[in-house]
Amino acid sequence: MHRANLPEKTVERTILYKRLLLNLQKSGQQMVFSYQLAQLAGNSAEQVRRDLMQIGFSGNPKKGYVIKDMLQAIEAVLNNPFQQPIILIGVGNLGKAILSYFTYQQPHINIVAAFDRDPNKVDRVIAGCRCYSTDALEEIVARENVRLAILTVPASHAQEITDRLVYLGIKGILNFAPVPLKVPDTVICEQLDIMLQLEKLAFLTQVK
Ligand SMILES: NC(=O)c1ccc[n+]([C@@H]2O[C@H](COP(=O)([O-])OP(=O)(O)OC[C@H]3O[C@@H](n4cnc5c(N)ncnc54)[C@H](O)[C@@H]3O)[C@@H](O)[C@H]2O)c1
Repeated sequence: MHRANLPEKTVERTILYKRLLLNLQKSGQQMVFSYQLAQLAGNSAEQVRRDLMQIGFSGNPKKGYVIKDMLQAIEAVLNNPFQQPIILIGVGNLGKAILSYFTYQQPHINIVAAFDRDPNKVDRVIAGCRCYSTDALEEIVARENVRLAILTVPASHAQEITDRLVYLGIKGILNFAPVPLKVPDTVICEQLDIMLQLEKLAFLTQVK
């Protein structure tokens, strides 16, 4: 199957398989059975085999799969975020925490620039990343060929910044602002909301 046609859930599970396989590899394991990977991923062996088929990986399910080969097949399909230049807009409490995490814990993630409109933050290195004025968005997005952005501005500014990002050719936005964003079909927006998840958990555990 062409990678553009992979269902979103398959992509999510494949990313999880990759993380699990890297852990197994680190612990010295070289082969894995679909049922083992399924146990770790919390799904079924049939699901694992179906996903592997969808990404075009065929091994021998009876003898087990060679982890190195499976990782190679997965990496050929996934678009590795480690090699992509990413920008972050809104260097407040959350923005700084995210920058610190990536700079110090995940240095292979390439956040090339941060942006803020506060003159006290502009032209400074914050949590290991240079912060620019939002006036420089156009220039830096074009220069670094940026396609991914993390949005940590207040909800009231999120759509206005998103419209600019879309206009500049950004293709994926990870939105932390608690507001649904309108983007064209050519752009993918993922929303992360701790409050929403907490409220959901509170409800679900109440009725358990
Ligand atoms: N998704 C989550 O789970 C989660 C958790 C915490 C906060 N949030 C959200 O993340 C966002 C940031 O929260 P925070 O606590 O860091 O806020 P904050 O006020 O500390 O930081 C916001 C930053 O954005 C900057 N900013 C404002 N308008 C801007 C614009 N037009 N262009 C560029 N920069 C601009 C401000 O100068 C400030 O530095 C808010 O929308 C908040 O609701 C989400």
